[in-house]
Amino acid sequence: MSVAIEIQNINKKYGDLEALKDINLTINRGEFFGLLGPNGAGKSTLIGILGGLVNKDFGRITVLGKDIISNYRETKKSLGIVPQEVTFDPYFNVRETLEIQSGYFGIKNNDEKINELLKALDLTDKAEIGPRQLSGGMKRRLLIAKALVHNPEIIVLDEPTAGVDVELRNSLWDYVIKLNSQGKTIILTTHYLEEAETLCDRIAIMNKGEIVKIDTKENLINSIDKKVVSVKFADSVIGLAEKLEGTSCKIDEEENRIEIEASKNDLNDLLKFINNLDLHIVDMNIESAKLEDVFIKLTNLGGDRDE
Ligand SMILES: Nc1ncnc2c1ncn2[C@@H]1O[C@H](COP(=O)(O)OP(=O)(O)OP(=O)(O)O)[C@@H](O)[C@H]1O
Repeated sequence: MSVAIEIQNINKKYGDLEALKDINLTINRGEFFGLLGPNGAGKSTLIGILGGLVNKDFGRITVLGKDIISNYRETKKSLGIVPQEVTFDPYFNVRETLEIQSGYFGIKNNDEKINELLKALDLTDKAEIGPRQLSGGMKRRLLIAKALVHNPEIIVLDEPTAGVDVELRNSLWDYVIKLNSQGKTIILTTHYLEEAETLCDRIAIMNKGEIVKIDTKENLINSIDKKVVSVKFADSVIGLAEKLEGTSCKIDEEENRIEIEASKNDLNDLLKFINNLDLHIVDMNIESAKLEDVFIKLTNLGGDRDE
């Protein structure tokens, strides 16, 4: 598999604050890669360095084998970065904004791509209006279209769905999945962990300027030894609290439901125990760990780095 982005020993300080501490990361071509971390972890700083908007203190990044500093123009063409902050020139309408952006990359007559993007991002009927008249979610979608007009190989999405409603979020993901299936490399940062869990193949979790873990989504989730067994009974669960003492258990006396957290090895004993309660079971569900559990464990529940 060939390499899309190689990040080597990247360091960045803001005054005394070490925003990035020796970041090393390889992202392969065609991957759907998640870059996750709590607020202030350093994700946007890293993306800013990749896009040439933030100066690194030390280290090297290559895009498709080319150094981003010495081959600035070429590597810029391979990257489509959707930034977190929304800014537009208010004098140009949606279509003009995309035409001008195409022009920056020397692309004339880009109507086909622009129309495809407008359609995919549900902006076709907004093509002739100015950015000021767009809602927050529409502006964000325009920002995505703007990053993609030059048909880049590598697409970096920094919190693309913040403020975008559920329906459009889904259509946006359908489009990004399609691009990925066409071979485009996708790098995604998001605070919606379920999105990352659904979409990403491999994930790096950052915290306080460091990458604390990189692995496949499956390995990350399997690293957490947790099962949550929830059982609904026909009979009353009042009085069960005593029997369940010592377990990590929630009891809902109104719904006659219990929820017990257990490790994988204890599952067998737990199910026998539930059976021995001699209550009539109506429904049962066993859930595995989620990406959110991994995230919480590795980032100590996240939070701001300002301590
Ligand atoms: N221009 C700047 N000047 C000073 N400090 C900065 C600057 N930009 C970022 N920082 C600090 O660097 C750290 C990393 O910020 P960054 O925006 O990269 O985090 P992030 O992981 O993208 O966070 P979020 O999820 O909130 O977007 C934070 O502590 C932030 O306050």
